[in-house]
This record gives sequence, C-alpha cells and structure tokens, in this order.
Amino acid sequence: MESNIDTLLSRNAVPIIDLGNSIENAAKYLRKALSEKGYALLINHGISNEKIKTSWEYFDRFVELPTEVKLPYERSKAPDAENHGYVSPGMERFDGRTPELRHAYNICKLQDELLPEKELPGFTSHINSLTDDFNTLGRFILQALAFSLDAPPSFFLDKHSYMLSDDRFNLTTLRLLYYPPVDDEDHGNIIRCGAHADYCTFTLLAQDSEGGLEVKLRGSDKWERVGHLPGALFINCGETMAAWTDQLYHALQHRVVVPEEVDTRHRGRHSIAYFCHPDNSTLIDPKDLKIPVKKSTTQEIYNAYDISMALAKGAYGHNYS
Ligand SMILES: O=C(O)CCC(=O)C(=O)O
Ligand SMILES: [Fe+2]
Repeated sequence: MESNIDTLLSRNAVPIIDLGNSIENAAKYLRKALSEKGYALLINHGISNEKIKTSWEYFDRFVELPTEVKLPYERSKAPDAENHGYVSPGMERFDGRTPELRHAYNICKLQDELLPEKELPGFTSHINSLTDDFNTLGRFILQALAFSLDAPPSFFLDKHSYMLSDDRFNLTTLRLLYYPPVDDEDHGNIIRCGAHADYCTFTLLAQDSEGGLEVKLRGSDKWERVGHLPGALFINCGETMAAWTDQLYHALQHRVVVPEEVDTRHRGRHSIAYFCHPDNSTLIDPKDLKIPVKKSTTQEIYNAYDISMALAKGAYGHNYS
C-alpha cells in the first residue's frame, strides 16, 4: 500500500471526475484533465468492484495452472500475430530493456474455445459480462470526448462499432494483469511494467491497492506516483487519440515500479486494462475535428490498425529478432 508515500493523490493533484453527473459535466472535466495532465481518476463509473475482483481471482487460478495447460492459450510471438491470448512472464519488454515478470491475458475474442473455460468454468460468461460493462462505459466516454472537442455527439462512437465484438475489425482489448511477488535478489533489476504510452484511443485501468503506477506529466521528465483511490478507474489517452487531436490529448507516459517497501514487494499486484480502439479502417485525421491543426497539415494520415501495428512492432521487436 502507498499510504505512507508521497503521491499525486496525497497532494490533491489528481483530477477526479464524477461520471454520475451529466455528460456535459464529464466532457468539461475530461477536456481539462486530458489536455493539461493527460490522465484522471473516474468515480461513479458504473463498473462493479466485486466483478473486477472476481476476474482477478479467476486469473490467479489460471496463473497457477501447470505450464503445459496454459501453453495452448499463449499469445503467438510472431510480429504480426493477433493480440489475443496469455502472455507469460518475460514475453514483453515495454522499454525494450528491463525484464518484466508479469502475467497478462489479452482478451480480444470472447468465444469459449479461445478462453480457459474448460479449466475455469464460468470464466467466459464472467468476462462477457465485464466486457459489456466496459463497452457501456467506453461508449459513454466516447460521447463525452466528442462533446469535449465540440464534435458531433456520435463522432467517436460511429468509429468504434466493433469493440470486443469482432477482432477482425477492431483491436479493443481487455487485459488481465498479475504481477507476482518480487524476490529480494531481483529487486533493482526488474520493473513490473516498463515505461510506455498506450496505442489506443483511451485506456481505462482498474488497480488493486498495492500501488506502483507512475506517470510523467506533460513537459516533465519526472516520474510521479499516482496513489490509490479505492474503486476509481484511471483514464489516459493513447497514441491514436494523440494523433487524432494533434496532441491536444497526448499519450501519457506511464510505468509500474516494484515497491520499495519489502512487505509490499513480497505481495503480488493485480490490475485490469481496457484498451479502447477505433475500428481498424478508421482514418485518424485531426482535420476531421475542429482543432487548430499545427503540424498535422503536412502529416501523413494512417488508419487505426496501421498506427497500432507500427507501435506494437517497435515495442515488441526484441521478441522477434
Ligand atoms: O498494470 C498497470 O497498472 C498498468 C498496465 C499498463 O500500463 C499496460 O498494460 O499498458
Ligand atoms: Fe499502459
């Protein structure tokens, strides 16, 4: 826990947005938070904490299964592979260097046979229900973001039609994460999640109370600890949104460090991320939004799929060399 540590939250520096009010209210505060800081914490977001905890319990049981049982569910290592599947410790290095000993399950497809339903009865329906909740919240946020940018209300919604319904057309992913306890001899040599920016439109992140999430604010080189607000969801934008808004809503740099307190690093940490992506063929052109464009007038326009793939190849390239 981070109760004794100096965090952005303990300094009252975190924008906290109550989604229980009107969409106009959400839009106003999202614009302020995302343009100035690059992140916010959302409360009254409608996603049950219990449901999130149950997903972590399922994932704990998956992680404990023998390797040969987990193997068929593994994400492929090929450069252009689909994102769906289990990512075992060491498979990814976001900063390209530091070992990252985390377990992740990227869920992009919801069919029984592509999820460990046999080993974990009830998992598929649980994840389906959680996915529905995240998609509902995701759609609310997409409308609020349109409002926040003076765009027509369905500007983003129309371009996010296939979120977690057909991964041939949309890269939206629900990612379960488990960071195991860190041994004393590894401490100092590993990171839980290396520094990176996400690729998507925006990310929603639920975390347990173990802490370790750090962000770099716009224009700053300093890593700052966020802190834990029970039940809140963290929101940040990814590179796709940054390109769309000509960097008005920039892609937040973030990482998860190993806690310095011995007791805390000897415990595991859970989180779950919902990466909301546009449909693959969507052209990400800031001229479509009423934003005074700076460099983008001369910038080449790519579709959503190509933007994410180019970034993913950079981040995961070391796996394929
Ligand atoms: O586990 C976390 O809190 C953050 C994970 C993350 O940033 C990611 O998977 O992109
Ligand atoms: Fe991330």
